[in-house]
Amino acid sequence: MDARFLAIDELTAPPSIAVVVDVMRACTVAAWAFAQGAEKIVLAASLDEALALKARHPDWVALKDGPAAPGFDAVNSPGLLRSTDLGGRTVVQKTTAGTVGALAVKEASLVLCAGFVVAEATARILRARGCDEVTFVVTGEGGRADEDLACARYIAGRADETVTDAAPFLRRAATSRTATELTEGVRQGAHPDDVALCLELDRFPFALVAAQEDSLMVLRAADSASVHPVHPVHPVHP
Ligand SMILES: O=C(O)[C@H](CS(=O)(=O)O)OP(=O)(O)O
Ligand SMILES: [Mg+2]
Repeated sequence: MDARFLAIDELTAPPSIAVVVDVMRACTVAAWAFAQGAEKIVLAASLDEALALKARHPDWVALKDGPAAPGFDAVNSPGLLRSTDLGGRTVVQKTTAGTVGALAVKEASLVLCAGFVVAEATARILRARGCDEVTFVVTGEGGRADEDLACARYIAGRADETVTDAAPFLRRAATSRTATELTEGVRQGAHPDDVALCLELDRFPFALVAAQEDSLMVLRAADSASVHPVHPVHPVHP
């Protein structure tokens, strides 16, 4: 498998197969949203778009990163989201990097969104499809975020079965700048357990597949054997 690791701003033409990696924290949060019962996640291109969608669909759950803000129901923290019942709800998610990365590759034939919590389910889809070329979108810090690079390389290694030991990859993510700043409380809209939750390897058995539905980019939990959206994911009770 030919794996390329690109920053968002290095994307030129739409890749055929894209894995958008945001360990801390958009993809981990998305996985937790499905674990808490969400039906789907609409990826918003801006805070204004998220609020406009919320205005049109008042029962949707508007989620942003950073501090809480008027009009939004949740923040981009797995530690906070894991105690929220999202049964059957639609979430609108807007973050700094992960949602931007997914929207940047919306023309791809397959878009997976990943973190360590869905690493094996993601790799299983790549193996099952026998992908020759996969573009990993390393969303953090202009493509240099250690946690995203480590996770992307780990998933690539699991997809072509050249890697079995996750420890070095998890260690790199655990010592990343993002992990440090989250641990030190530098980042707002966070929970003390966020870093640990982002590093829970294969916490969830499903993958995250994004696809265009009408004019929206929609993320759904997918059975990694079939790449068809599954619903509902049974809520995980912390
Ligand atoms: O919410 C996040 O973890 C980050 C923004 S920051 O690190 O909190 O400043 O956004 P993401 O798009 O999830 O990387
Ligand atoms: Mg991030």
